[in-house]
Amino acid sequence: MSFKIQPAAPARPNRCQLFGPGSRPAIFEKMAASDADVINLDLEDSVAPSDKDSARANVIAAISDVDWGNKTFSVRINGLDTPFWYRDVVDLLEQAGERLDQIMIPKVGCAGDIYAVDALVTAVEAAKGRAKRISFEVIIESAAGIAHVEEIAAASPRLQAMSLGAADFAASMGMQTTGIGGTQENYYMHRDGQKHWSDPWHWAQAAIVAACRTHGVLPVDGPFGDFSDDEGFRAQARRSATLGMVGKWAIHPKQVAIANEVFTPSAEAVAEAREILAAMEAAKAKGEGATVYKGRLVDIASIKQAEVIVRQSEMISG
Ligand SMILES: CC(=O)SCCNC(=O)CCNC(=O)[C@H](O)C(C)(C)COP(=O)(O)OP(=O)(O)OC[C@H]1O[C@@H](n2cnc3c(N)ncnc32)[C@H](O)[C@@H]1OP(=O)(O)O
Ligand SMILES: O=CC(=O)O
Ligand SMILES: [Mg+2]
Repeated sequence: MSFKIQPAAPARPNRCQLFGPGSRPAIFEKMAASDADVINLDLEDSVAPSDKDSARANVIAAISDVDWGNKTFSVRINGLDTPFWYRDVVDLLEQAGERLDQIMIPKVGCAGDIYAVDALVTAVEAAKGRAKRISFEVIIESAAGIAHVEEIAAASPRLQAMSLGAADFAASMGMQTTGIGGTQENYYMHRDGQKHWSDPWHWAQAAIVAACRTHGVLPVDGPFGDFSDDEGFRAQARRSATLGMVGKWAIHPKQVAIANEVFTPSAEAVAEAREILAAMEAAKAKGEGATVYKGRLVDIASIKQAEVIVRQSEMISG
């Protein structure tokens, strides 16, 4: 380990972030009644430009009018390249009640983007005497975003989570696909007459996880557009969980249960982790740093791996 200790990410469940357009208030109560850990009401790409003002008003009203329970409540503002974002921030912080937890900043390309929003948020919070400090989450969904991912992860103490946005990311990178996440037909290896599909999102996810873990931020997998494909969603979520991500977006309510299942360590995984910890306690009592568990090596690093799973499980079960 470096002399610099890796900071812990916020200890709150973030297995599923359920999105809904701010222009569709009819679904807000359904979102609140869902099992998602995080709610994201959207002012950005699911809202037509002609509806931006009314969507903002809907969202501000819903923050107080709807019972969001103990969910983390976040609003996705418009990008810094639009004329809408400053009004989103100012109106939300001047008019929305204290129930607002977080602002999601889309399409960040550098640390300066977060600095700009931070400066505005800090000024409005002070002017209005807001008691609760708003936290941030960002979406990495551009070539610039992934190129500057580490400086973005380090940009503000307000930053709690970072998602990969597969749709805009693909567009910005010039990827030849209209698919949002998951397997891409033309991304395969070929051997002995067989196609073996590979994962075009893997490298960006790994870069996000590394940046997030370095700076104590929650790494999250973004949308999976084909909500008819449950197994495709599950496979994408399992890959993300294996890489170290803590959760995934749902763009349809049927995706919530799958995300919750995948990002909750199974009873078997937790039991095995506890057995490894017990095996290492027994080894330590004998003065050994390494031992054998079910025919495989476990050592002091295995304690840390097992603790990740136990901590996740304990945090989720509260
Ligand atoms: C690339 C990105 O930026 S992704 C993030 C931005 N995108 C979004 O926020 C889109 C979120 N999702 C949606 O808007 C919708 O789910 C759509 C447009 C994809 C599909 O909507 P529908 O055609 O209404 O879906 P469907 O008919 O299958 O809905 C089934 C039920 O779930 C409800 N529902 C649909 N979407 C949601 C949602 N996001 N949250 C809660 N409930 C929802 C419907 O109202 C319907 O309820 P009912 O059974 O009581 O009538
Ligand atoms: O905002 C999300 C995306 O995939 O783009
Ligand atoms: Mg996007």
